[in-house]
Amino acid sequence: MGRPPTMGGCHGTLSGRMSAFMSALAAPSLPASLPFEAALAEMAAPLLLLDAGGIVLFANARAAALISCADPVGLSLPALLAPAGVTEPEAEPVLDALLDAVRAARSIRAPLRLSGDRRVEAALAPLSVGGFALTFEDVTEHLQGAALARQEPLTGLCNRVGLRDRLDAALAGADRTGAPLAVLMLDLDRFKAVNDTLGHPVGDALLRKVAERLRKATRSGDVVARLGGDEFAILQVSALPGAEQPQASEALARRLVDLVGRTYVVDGHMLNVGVSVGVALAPADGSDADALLKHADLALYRAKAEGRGTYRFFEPAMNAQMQARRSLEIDLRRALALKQFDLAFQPQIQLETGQVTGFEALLRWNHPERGPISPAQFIPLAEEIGLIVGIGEWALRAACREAASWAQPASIAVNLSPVQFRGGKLVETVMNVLAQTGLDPARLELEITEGALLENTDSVLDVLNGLRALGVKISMDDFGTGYSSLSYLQKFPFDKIKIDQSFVRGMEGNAECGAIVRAIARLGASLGMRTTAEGVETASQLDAIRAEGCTEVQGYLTGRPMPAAQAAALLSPPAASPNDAA
Ligand SMILES: Nc1nc2c(ncn2[C@@H]2O[C@H](COP(=O)(O)O[C@H]3[C@@H](O)[C@H](n4cnc5c(=O)[nH]c(N)nc54)O[C@@H]3COP(=O)(O)O)[C@@H](O)[C@H]2O)c(=O)[nH]1
Repeated sequence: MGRPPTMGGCHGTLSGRMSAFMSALAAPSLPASLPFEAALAEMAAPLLLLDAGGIVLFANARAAALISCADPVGLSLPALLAPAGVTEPEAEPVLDALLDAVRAARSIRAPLRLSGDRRVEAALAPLSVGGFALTFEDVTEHLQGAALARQEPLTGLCNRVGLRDRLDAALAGADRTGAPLAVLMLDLDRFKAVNDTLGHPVGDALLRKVAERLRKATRSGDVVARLGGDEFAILQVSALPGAEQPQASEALARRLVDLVGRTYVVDGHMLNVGVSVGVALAPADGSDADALLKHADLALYRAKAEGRGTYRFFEPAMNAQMQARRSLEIDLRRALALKQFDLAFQPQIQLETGQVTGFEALLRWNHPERGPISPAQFIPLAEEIGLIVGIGEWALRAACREAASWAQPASIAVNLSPVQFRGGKLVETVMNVLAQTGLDPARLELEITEGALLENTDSVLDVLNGLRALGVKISMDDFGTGYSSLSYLQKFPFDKIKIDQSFVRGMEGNAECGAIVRAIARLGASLGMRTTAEGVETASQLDAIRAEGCTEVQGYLTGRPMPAAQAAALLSPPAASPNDAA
């Protein structure tokens, strides 16, 4: 330790070298009385002094304690560090680097793992008087903090920063070895519904179970990360030896969709969530982390858009498609303020009388440069970015205002997006619109699809009951296309069922479609609900749906969507001609 080396004995030579070393260290300008050696021995920082060959001449108490060596003086670097546990194969390159630095008389900083899993940074610096100073900085807590900063607390998986670090390191390694790697982005389907209906503790427990399944689906060496909410990512670095890409990633993606999609039991609830997966491969889809993460994200977006519960690989065309979508999104955000929306009105005809009983209001976007854009294109986008709430309110107000001006009290049907049910303000909005426009609530029909009831059935049913209490009517749109249309009829007494166009279109060549239309018409009759056949384009379709007992019809045959003035004219009594007066 820091005792003055004695003359003679096994350290006799060392002792002499030490005295010379200490005298040389003491600057000539300093008073000889300064307790220089004592200061080194007692200083808080671990310090060793080595001779030019790397043999320890002096070690203070802190250094000896840190490296668990009672008497380091006289030891070489490898012998010095052995008691501290620096013998692992992983430490070999570090020791070699330290010895190289001694031979070359240059400075070096090197990380070392000591026994007890303590991490230190060793700094070897040549001294002007010859020999070296070797100091250690204990960085254990700093590194533990850094590891925690890379961990996601709920699941214990890597977080985004951790994934990024591991991806950078894997890419650097792949550069050397040419080993393929893949980034898989994952997004849970229907997780929000679990959180909303059963609360966050159940949602959190479910996320932990998902994380466990992801760990099981991957191989050791792969990195599983939770990026936030219900977003996860996997860095696949350890495809089976000899496995080729994209087959190895495809196998993993398929395994993930299968495993994550199996039923979970949390707090006695049987829960089903699915997962969508986007895959980007290195180096084919990008050789840096940013490109790979972005491309996996684009592939994920495609997987979600194409039905969820599936996986997609990145394709270069996705970049251009995403740019087109962004540009449309920018325009859509401005469209309401720039008054680019309009409504078209499609007549609904009572089959028994042949009279127009009402109109369905259909949104139109007239873009000054792009021309008319189909609602089938922009409504899903507006739903995704939340704009549908404002646009839907605008459509509701414009439709009610228009209907209130008609010469006859025909009904007006307005489509509601599932997203409009989420904010908790729908009943209030409809009430305000009715009050502002003066429309009789009994003339307003709100059309909802099964999508609205899928998410959070109980709260949607509360909203529907609130709307019904205002006196408005509720129709079930696109009936027959979802999984549970029948069960919803039992849960809520709809006023009208609208039979999806696909069944009407199929009636002529397909006996099953005819049977479905007949069954729905009879179901409606026995439940006291009107039935509207949508998408009627030909006289023979009209005859067929009349024969099946539907009560109303809507389609190009009886009237295409038309401008407001034309719809109003259909309801106005014909202007009296001069001959009438005669
Ligand atoms: N949330 C809201 N959704 C809306 C609103 N306005 C429209 N939409 C939905 O957009 C989808 C596409 O609508 P659109 O292009 O207007 O198509 C409608 C009709 O034009 C079309 N139709 C009607 N008859 C026929 C026909 O004989 N043949 C044929 N090929 N198409 C026909 O069908 C659409 C009406 O569908 P539906 O609402 O199911 O009655 C569509 O899903 C709209 O719902 C809005 O304000 N908010």
